[in-house]
Amino acid sequence: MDVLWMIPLLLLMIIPLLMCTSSTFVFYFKKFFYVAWMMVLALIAIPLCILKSGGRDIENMRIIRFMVRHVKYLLGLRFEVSGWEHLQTEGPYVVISNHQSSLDVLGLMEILPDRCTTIAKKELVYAGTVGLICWLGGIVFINRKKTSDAKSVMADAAKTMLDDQIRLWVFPEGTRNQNGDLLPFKKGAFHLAVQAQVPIIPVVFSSYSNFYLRKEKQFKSGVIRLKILPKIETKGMTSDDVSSLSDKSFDLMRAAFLDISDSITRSNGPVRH
Ligand SMILES: CCCCCCCCCCCCCCCCC(=O)SCCNC(=O)CCNC(=O)[C@H](O)C(C)(C)COP(=O)(O)OP(=O)(O)OC[C@H]1O[C@@H](n2cnc3c(N)ncnc32)[C@H](O)[C@@H]1OP(=O)(O)O
Ligand SMILES: CCCCCCCC/C=C\CCCCCCCC(=O)OC[C@@H](O)COP(=O)(O)O
Repeated sequence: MDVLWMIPLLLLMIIPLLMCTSSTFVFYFKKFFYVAWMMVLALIAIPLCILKSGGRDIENMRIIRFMVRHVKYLLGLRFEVSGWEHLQTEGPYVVISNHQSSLDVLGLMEILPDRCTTIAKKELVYAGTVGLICWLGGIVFINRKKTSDAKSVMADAAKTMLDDQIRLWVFPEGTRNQNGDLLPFKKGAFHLAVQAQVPIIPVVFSSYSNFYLRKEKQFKSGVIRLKILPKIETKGMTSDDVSSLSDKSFDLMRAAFLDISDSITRSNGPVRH
């Protein structure tokens, strides 16, 4: 019995010691903590969402947003948001942003407009309590391996956006990417906006490479710049305009990404690769 009491005490002493001495330990500890804590938060949020809305409902995103807001402090991250005024747009729209890591959820929750949910890969629904909370928050799940299925889900989503006055957040790169640049955009987000005839609001997250380096196993404290760009109208556009709309959005976002990432790198010293 005495020995069992010692275990938490020992952990309480060893963890801070390792946190001070090993950056690799900090990396794994923060990653584990992030996933575990999100799982716990989701577990708490599930009954709250069910009590409030009775099931799957976009209004649950308010509860989820509120519950995730503090997580940045626990990981030593800070957000600097610019362009708030561009989100002051009435009615439905499509938000598009670059996608570096599951940490993007923190930035998303930092600026998530009301009545806005996201499009995500269907595998996420199996992620335990996080999967269930995503479902309760009205997240639209797509099968990336079956383009025809994904297209029809997104066509339904375009209709729902207008019927229910909702906004959708899409990651047009289609996967996570931390190569220091943007991946070429997939077309789904742009078809969605054109089909619904709603504006696109591009959002850019600065590079995480000044605090989060997967290969080097570093996860330091850091600043993430979030830049909300002016909306791009799609009224009157048809599917013929999708490629040029995608190219235009890509060029604008890439320029903003390099600009805000570069200014962070300059103020924090060079990026280590
Ligand atoms: C309280 C605690 C809480 C704790 C946790 C809280 C979590 C809270 C929630 C936060 C959730 C965050 C979730 C993040 C998850 C992010 C992801 O999962 S990213 C991955 C999934 N998302 C995407 O993939 C979206 C982007 N992808 C696309 O848009 C793709 O286009 C596609 C629809 C999947 C199709 O893929 P693919 O075939 O590879 O792509 P294309 O080359 O673009 O298209 C081929 C072809 O088809 C045409 N086309 C595409 N879409 C459409 C369409 N909707 N309608 C008509 N035609 C379409 C396209 O134009 C191409 O044809 P072309 O002739 O070559 O032009
Ligand atoms: C019992 C199952 C256990 C599963 C554990 C995983 C659960 C993750 C839990 C907490 C993390 C909180 C944030 C969750 C939302 C982030 C989702 C995300 O970023 O998905 C990746 C996807 O965009 C692209 O994936 P790919 O790189 O293309 O593939």
